[in-house]
Amino acid sequence: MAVISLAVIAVAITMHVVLKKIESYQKNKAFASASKLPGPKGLPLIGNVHELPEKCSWMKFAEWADEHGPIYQVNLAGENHVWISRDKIAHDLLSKRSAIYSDRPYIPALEHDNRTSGQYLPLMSKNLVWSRQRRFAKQIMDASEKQNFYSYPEIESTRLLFEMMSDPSQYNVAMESFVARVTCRLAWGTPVASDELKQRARELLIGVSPTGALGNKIPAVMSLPENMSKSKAWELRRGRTEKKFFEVMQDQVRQTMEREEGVSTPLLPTVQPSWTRMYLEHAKSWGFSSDTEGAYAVGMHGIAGALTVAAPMQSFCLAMCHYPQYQSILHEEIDRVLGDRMPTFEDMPDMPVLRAFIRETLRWRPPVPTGIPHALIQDDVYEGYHIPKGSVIHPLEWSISRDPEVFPEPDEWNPTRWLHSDYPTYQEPLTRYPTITQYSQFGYGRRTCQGMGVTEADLFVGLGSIAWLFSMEATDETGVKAEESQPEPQPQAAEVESDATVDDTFSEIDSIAAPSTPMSRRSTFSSHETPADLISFDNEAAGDWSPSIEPKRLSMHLNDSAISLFSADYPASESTHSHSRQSTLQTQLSMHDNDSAISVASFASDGESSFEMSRKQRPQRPRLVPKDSGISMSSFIAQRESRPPSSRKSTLKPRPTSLRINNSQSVSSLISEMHTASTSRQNSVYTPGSALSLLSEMADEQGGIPRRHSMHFPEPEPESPKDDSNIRVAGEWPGLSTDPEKEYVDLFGPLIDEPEPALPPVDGPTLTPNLPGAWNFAKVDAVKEAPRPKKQAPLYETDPTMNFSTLLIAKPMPFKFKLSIRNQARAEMVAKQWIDKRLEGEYQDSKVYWKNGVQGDSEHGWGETFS
Ligand code: HEM
Repeated sequence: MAVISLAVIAVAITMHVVLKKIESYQKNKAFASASKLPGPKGLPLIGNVHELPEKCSWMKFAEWADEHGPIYQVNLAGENHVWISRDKIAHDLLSKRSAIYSDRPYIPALEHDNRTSGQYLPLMSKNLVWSRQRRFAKQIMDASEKQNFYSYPEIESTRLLFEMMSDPSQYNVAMESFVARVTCRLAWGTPVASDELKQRARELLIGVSPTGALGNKIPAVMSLPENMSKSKAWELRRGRTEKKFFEVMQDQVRQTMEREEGVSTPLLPTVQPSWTRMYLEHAKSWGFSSDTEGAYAVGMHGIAGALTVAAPMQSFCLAMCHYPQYQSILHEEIDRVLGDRMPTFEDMPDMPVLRAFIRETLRWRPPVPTGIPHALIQDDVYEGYHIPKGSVIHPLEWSISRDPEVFPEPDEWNPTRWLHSDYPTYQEPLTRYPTITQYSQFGYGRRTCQGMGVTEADLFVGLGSIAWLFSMEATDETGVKAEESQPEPQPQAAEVESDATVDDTFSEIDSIAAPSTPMSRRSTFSSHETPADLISFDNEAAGDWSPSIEPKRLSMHLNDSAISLFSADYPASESTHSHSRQSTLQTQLSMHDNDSAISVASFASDGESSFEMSRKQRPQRPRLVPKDSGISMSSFIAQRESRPPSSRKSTLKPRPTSLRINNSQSVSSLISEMHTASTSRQNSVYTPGSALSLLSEMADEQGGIPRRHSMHFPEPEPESPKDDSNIRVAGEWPGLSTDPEKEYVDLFGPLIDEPEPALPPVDGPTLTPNLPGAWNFAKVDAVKEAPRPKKQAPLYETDPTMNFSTLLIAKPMPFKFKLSIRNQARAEMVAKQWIDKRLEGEYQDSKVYWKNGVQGDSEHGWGETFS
């Protein structure tokens, strides 16, 4: 009996081996008979690396796609890279064959092997660590999306608008801060780490970009000792700083949770909802090797979210300036649906036009134009072409989103392609479509982006808010080509109380959107000029604030680290102007903690009022004694007046002091007192400047209260045995166990084998709606044989909308344009909300996390970056 069993087993094994051999023989035969993918001829060893431009490299890959077909290969420094420029092919390979196409290529400039180290989910190979982190990511994303991302985008959108009003020239910084603050809140429940997060994102982006760190161009520099290789030293410090930052952030959430134990008191901050809190509440159940892995799993999502989403926000500004004819339909929708309130995530179904603007912006200027590469783990044959094992596979988003059969006139920014039924991309119901989810820019198969929901929320609320308050317009300095720059004047902006209907919007779309009649960019234009049409600013202004200037906005910005803020509301019964009207002057004073920084910004509600307010015009206000501020303005002024003038000198000297404001009640009292007190002095005209001096002196008088948070990391403590106990293999961090897969499956069930995104029903939503049939490979030949257009200068040299950063995430370089406030009441509402929230402590400044400021020391701190 035993002999028979042995014989059966032996036969089974033999059969298995034979079948495997036959399979591999057939495969080899298939590979042998398969054609080589087409592609450009290159030099020995380096291949075609030398042909890649530093700027807009994706356009070179797109150019090769035009020459060699929708899938081609190119040798880049000895590595085989396959570029795919059609959605259908990317789907066939990266989604349908995801079992073999879901790895990631090795990135030489990083300290640890990105494929196995467990640090960066988007860069890991398809292994156990990736699987458990992806599972975690899905849960935190789903849970936060169900709660509309805790309204963090809405909270931060007020600050975004306020910052854009305060300093339009820094619009890009405001947008990046908005995205970083929302992501920071999501990751750790607080916005205070947003500057650090931005820097972490910038540095990692350099580390992973082929055009970034030197180690990615010359990997040998990473093998040299630290003291002989600047690049290696940079990377090691980056890695240490990142780890420390993630751990500290996690620790802060943990400590707050422990302190609070579920009880929120006025003295202790509530533990805000965050991904870290979710992690810590169920720390054991995620199956991570240590809390450090948890810190990275959250931190990586912070980084992934911090810079990506800001790029399309900036591209949106480009589109508004270069295609002004469409702005009116967006403003119409916004005014009709929202009126006097800012958008929320819940408005999405009602605002297809805003969604179309966002969707079209992502298509027109994809933030990751080269796509994120996958790696192929075994030889494959596709449509008769051999794709060698180890190839790096790029879904070239720049070309995929320019397929002329799906996107007629692909280089034109045209949001109506999503709103007008004549276009192949039109899809109903408009309460859901257009949407940015399930779209090629977010990748394919098992590696699709985890952050589509957050991106949608950020862009919808962020850009919706911007369009609610502002209109944008090219100026001479925007770089618009001559023939584009003369917009025809249009009727005034729709009033907020507009009784236009959805049908009106769509008839407007109909009138401008027929695809057969491509529009002239000049055919319509909406300027939306209001009396206070422009927040003009003057960076050159220096010295004392002059009350007689007639500004709508005046600022002296020498740096942007405002640390305290006061507000004042003055209902003026009369005005120096002939048309007297009720006006509100809101004044913001910002004191900075070094002497080169004074920022004074003011807003006049009617846009025409002068800031000059004579004594007689100033309202007599009752003097209020601030209760909680601990500061009595009147007694301070009395004391001050009694001192010799020499000792009264205002001291705006470098010092880490300022006033702390405990609640808004005491602030308005303080401001009111300050106003009354300063007006009671002879020859005094109230100016923010004099108030600033007074406040500065008061701060000195009280010894000052350190305001700018500076946090130093304690010396690293030896890691507790508890932390280390789960790390399974030394060397790789966090590491795999000896039989990781089995161990993991035993503990947590099978590895994620995510179902492919369901294939669309025939008449239902499709990934690329109305895609005309499958890709016909005969077309490859046709493409190859078609006469080549004459070589022209590359678009990025001639087109002003192509001035992009060179890293993996392409964002437009800052440019000049005119930002106009569409509605003054809205601007005032924003300013007021910002002040209220700031005083409530909602809008905290960013913290500095390192000794000696951001530059840190040899261990930690900000490294050198470029964009
Ligand atoms: C405009 C915004 C964004 C774009 C264009 C974008 C694009 C991408 C792309 C192309 C991939 C690779 C997909 C593939 O390999 O097939 C990816 C992966 C990923 N994204 Fe995003 N992303 C964006 C925002 C975000 C945000 C806000 C988050 C998180 C908060 C995020 C988290 C991730 C993660 C975790 C992965 C890795 C998935 C994996 O490898 O398994 N992304 N993203």
